[in-house]
Amino acid sequence: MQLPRPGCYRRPMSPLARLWRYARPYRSQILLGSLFSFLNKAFDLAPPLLIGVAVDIVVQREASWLAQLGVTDLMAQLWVLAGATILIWGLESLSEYVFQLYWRNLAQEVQHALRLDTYAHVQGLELAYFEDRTTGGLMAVLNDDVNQLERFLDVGANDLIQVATTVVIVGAIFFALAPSVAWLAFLPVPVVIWGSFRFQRRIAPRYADVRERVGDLSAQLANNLSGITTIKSFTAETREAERVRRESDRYRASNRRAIRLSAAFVPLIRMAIAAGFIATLVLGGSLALSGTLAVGAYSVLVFMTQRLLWPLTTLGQTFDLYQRAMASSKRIFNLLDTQPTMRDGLSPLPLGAVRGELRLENVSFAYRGGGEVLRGLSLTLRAGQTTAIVGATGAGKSTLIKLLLRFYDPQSGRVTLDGHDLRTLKRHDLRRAIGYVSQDVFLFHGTVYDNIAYGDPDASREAVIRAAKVAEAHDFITALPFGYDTIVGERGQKLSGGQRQRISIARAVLKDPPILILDEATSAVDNETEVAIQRSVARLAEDRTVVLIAHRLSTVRHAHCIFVLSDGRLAEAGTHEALLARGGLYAGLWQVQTGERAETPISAD
Ligand SMILES: Nc1ncnc2c1ncn2[C@@H]1O[C@H](COP(=O)(O)OP(=O)(O)OP(=O)(O)O)[C@@H](O)[C@H]1O
Repeated sequence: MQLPRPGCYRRPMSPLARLWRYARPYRSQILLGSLFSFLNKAFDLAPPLLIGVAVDIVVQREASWLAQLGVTDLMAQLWVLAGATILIWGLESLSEYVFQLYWRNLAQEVQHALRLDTYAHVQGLELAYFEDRTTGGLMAVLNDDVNQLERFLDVGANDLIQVATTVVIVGAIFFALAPSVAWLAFLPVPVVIWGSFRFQRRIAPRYADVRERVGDLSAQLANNLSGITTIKSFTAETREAERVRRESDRYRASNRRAIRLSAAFVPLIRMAIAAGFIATLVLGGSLALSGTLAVGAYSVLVFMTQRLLWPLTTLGQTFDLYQRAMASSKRIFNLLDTQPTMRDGLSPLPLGAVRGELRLENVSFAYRGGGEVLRGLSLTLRAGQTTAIVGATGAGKSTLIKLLLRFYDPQSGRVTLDGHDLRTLKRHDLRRAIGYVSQDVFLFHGTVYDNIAYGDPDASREAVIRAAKVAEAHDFITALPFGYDTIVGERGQKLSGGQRQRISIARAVLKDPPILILDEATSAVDNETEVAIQRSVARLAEDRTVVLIAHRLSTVRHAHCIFVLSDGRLAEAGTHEALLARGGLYAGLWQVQTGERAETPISAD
């Protein structure tokens, strides 16, 4: 369910009001849930009346209330009472089952919609957003906070309806029986409600803090689990366990602060209720002693005071759940309110229309809070040609690629595809036109087949195998225990680095894009495989634009043009032969790599 983004709201809505927007489509379910909550409470309040009828039968016998309704036989009266009891208890159970179904399923619907909306929104945010946050922290919101709503949505509305039903029904019986002292029993009600609101205000920041601490703890855990190999290899288990302990301590302390207040609430409310109960007991008792109030009415009064007031203690628990849920909702809605800083372009670019010429025009770029990484860079990657980008580590090669994919926008200058500024193009169309094999290959948990088919989920099995053959991956895949159906493990950890790289190339090949970008695609393979991949890249390059980044210059020597970056600037450009002839940075690097010189001539500094 896609709701209007908060940018459209005139004034900020409370988290509860925004939550309600998610529940609104289920209005009929809410109405029926409310009806059955009400019925359940009404049936629950019947037993005192049944006891009254039983006493009436035993004491009044043939003159009882049931006898007046026509049931004169005493045993028959008891059987009628038994039947009514079974019916009422049966209906109470049935109504409980039904309201639980309605409320708990509603909770699931709301959570589901919110989870999907939040995920879709987060997924649409730009890369820079994720770099400033931790996966664990985001997981805490997307998973823990969304799930946290369940407890409140499951029981909150039902509790409120049932408390209100109790107050109304018992209050009515109360005023009918002994109007002169009924008001006494109601004395604690305003105190309880006032106390609940005050409690709400004080506990809110404590629960907000608890949720923040959950996020931190979750971030720490996720970080450690994904870095488990490093932890083990540095035998840092004790140190890491200590770090987790520190985060867990903070979480525990934050929870303690919340618990201290939250646990005090019901006992305090109980004292207010006790005051009302004692007032009824003493004042009602003195009225009974003076003969103003009948003894029977007095005992009913005392009994009913309990029935009226105790349910009010659940209000405290409901408010407690409410505050926890609101703390979580705020975090979820904060995430939903995060607006992407990069706007999508409006111009479509049909795949068939892409020629594939990429240009950087006087581009300067710095990451947020960092110095300039690219400085006034201008270069053209011609359509249908293979262009290589080389340079020392940190020179800005991968950054340049990220600008081509529009993961970031340059601070000045522009990047174009076939003459269109990337900022004007629909991002989906731009990225569909580019096959990208990144430096750090990411494979999804699943089979080899699924990972290759990720490039084109509609592809036939033959096409997937063809792509694997082009990427020189077919042979090693068929040698795996289950061939294409072998599970690669999380992030592809059951495969070697070179195998992962070849699968990611196959994935890009299957996508069959007009532009192919390979960022260090042969860095993790042996010489033989490198030659094989070069062969397949040469085959792929026949009818598309290819951009190669490589440290090993033997990989790029056949490129139509090689750009040499140094410290974010274009140092040299030309073919391999031209650059060698020039005797500059590239030639120096080539000499080092071919063993003609000992030290590296390109420096990032
Ligand atoms: N996401 C980021 N946030 C901040 N700084 C970054 C980020 N990514 C890269 N950098 C910095 O930008 C500079 C260029 O990095 P880039 O990855 O483009 O270099 P590279 O030429 O591809 O290096 P390598 O050959 O080692 O892959 C480096 O100084 C790096 O620290």
